[in-house]
Amino acid sequence: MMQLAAIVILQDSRRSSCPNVEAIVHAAVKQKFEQTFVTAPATLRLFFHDCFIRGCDASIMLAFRNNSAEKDNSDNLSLAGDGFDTVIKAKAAVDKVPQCRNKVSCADILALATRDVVRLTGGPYYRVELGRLDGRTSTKASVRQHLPNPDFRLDQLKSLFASHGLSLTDLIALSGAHTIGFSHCNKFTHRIYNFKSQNRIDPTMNLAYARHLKQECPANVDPRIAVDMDPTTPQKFDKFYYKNLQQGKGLFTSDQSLFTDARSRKIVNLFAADAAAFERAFVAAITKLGRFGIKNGKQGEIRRDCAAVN
Ligand code: HEM
Ligand SMILES: [Ca+2]
Repeated sequence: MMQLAAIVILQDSRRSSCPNVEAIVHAAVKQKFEQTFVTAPATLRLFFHDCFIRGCDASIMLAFRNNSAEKDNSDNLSLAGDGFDTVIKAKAAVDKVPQCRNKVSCADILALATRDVVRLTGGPYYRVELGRLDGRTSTKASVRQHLPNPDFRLDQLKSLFASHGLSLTDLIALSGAHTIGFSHCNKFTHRIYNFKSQNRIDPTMNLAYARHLKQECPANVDPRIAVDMDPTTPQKFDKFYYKNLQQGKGLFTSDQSLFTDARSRKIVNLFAADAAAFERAFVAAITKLGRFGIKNGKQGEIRRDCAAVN
């Protein structure tokens, strides 16, 4: 509740000090999105990884010369550069307006840019609370055990999300972010090549989908190759993520287990049937996510350069 109070108090001052912040950020994000689609999934994932570690304070963006920051942890090395670049470009656009210079944190710009990429790919539009400050700390070690692993099953996912105050519905709704974007082959190849089953394929995976993935990711594939996470509508923020799960077309164990496990299947079925129900749940959950670990007062600052402490 304390976090909530802080963000509500701050949000009006932030909007009044730079009244056009939303339009400025949106224009910069849209321009970047028109140059490359990756902008959308990269930014959305960056926000998730930022908020899960030390809260939404842009700690994920800090770069240190000795490679000791969050972004250098192996779990973060696959964050696409276009997400960082989106925030840097939007921040530059905000700071070009004299009234706004050094008034909006990198953390708030990342939250706004995330909302904008969800919208640009066909997802819901929602109000973003503002007033986050940027953190001054970022360590590689703090990432350990704080991000979900694609091999997690429902119990592990549930307990990690619950440790952040997120419900089972929040977990399922936020996983819907995998309706857009890419994954490198090594994140799931064991499900199609080395599973302990007769044909070595995870039995919860659709066979035609497994064959398709084998074609995209042959053995010894170049580690830079990535595949669409939603084989049906990879560039649309829609409910097909859930429809795919019903057909065994979840890319990771973490995705597919949401359908395999009877405790979460009902909600998957609901979201697969009702786009509005998914959108409402996604907005509620990402709003909660955006409140994690809000810094105020001396705990934070408005960074001049998103990659460095002032
Ligand atoms: C529930 C547990 C989750 C797990 C285990 C998980 C795991 C992963 C993995 C392994 C990748 C592929 C990375 C790569 O190889 O490049 C990925 C991509 C992605 N994840 Fe998640 N994720 C989870 C939840 C989330 C949430 C909550 C969000 C956002 C709200 C999210 C957004 C994304 C996006 C947008 C991508 C595509 C990134 C790109 O194309 O650059 N994920 N995730
Ligand atoms: Ca989709």
